[in-house]
Amino acid sequence: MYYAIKDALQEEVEMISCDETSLDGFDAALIPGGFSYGDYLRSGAIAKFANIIPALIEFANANKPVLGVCNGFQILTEIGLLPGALQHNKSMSFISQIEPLTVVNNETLFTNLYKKGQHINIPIAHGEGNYYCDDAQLAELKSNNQIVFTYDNNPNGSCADIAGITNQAGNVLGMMPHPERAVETILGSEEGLTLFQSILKSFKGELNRVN
Ligand SMILES: NC(=O)CC[C@H](N)C(=O)O
Repeated sequence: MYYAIKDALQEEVEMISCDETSLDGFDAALIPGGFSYGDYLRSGAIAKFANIIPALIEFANANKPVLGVCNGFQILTEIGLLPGALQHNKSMSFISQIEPLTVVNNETLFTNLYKKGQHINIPIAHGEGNYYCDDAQLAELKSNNQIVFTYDNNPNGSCADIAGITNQAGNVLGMMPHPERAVETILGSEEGLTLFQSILKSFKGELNRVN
């Protein structure tokens, strides 16, 4: 994630520890994938208690952009910034492959440079990527246009083929596929770079509006 922003997007980026307690001075928070606390109990269940979490919730509530990828998405559901939960893949095995996705909603600050309905190839690498929410929640996600990405071939059993959702306000995006691993053709796809460019475009648009 760090190198995707620094080298591919060529923007300023700083890595901060989960032991920090403030996000003051940052314009966006990007929570990367991985295995926080070894995925013990459940992915993200222990990360929920990290020192940085209250600051992250405050940051999101202040309408700042928050992106959670893979384990980042799992943490966002655990801390309640996004609805639903990520269960074990239906196959009960870890899946690592490039997946075709559909951009369902291109009117978010994360996706405004994609076309609606565009098919993009983005890698997945997870054991617990099977998105679940109940029917009432799913109806709410649909009616608020919170479903941003769906899988074309649903590799993990996610309900409604969901690969990524936003919160109601639209400033928090969680997604299991890894856009930061698709920022150069040598990686197999550069279609993830568009997501970071979209955040930048929205951010610069906001600045222009304020000035
Ligand atoms: N790439 C990742 O972030 C792995 C996610 C996660 N901890 C899982 O296997 O489900």
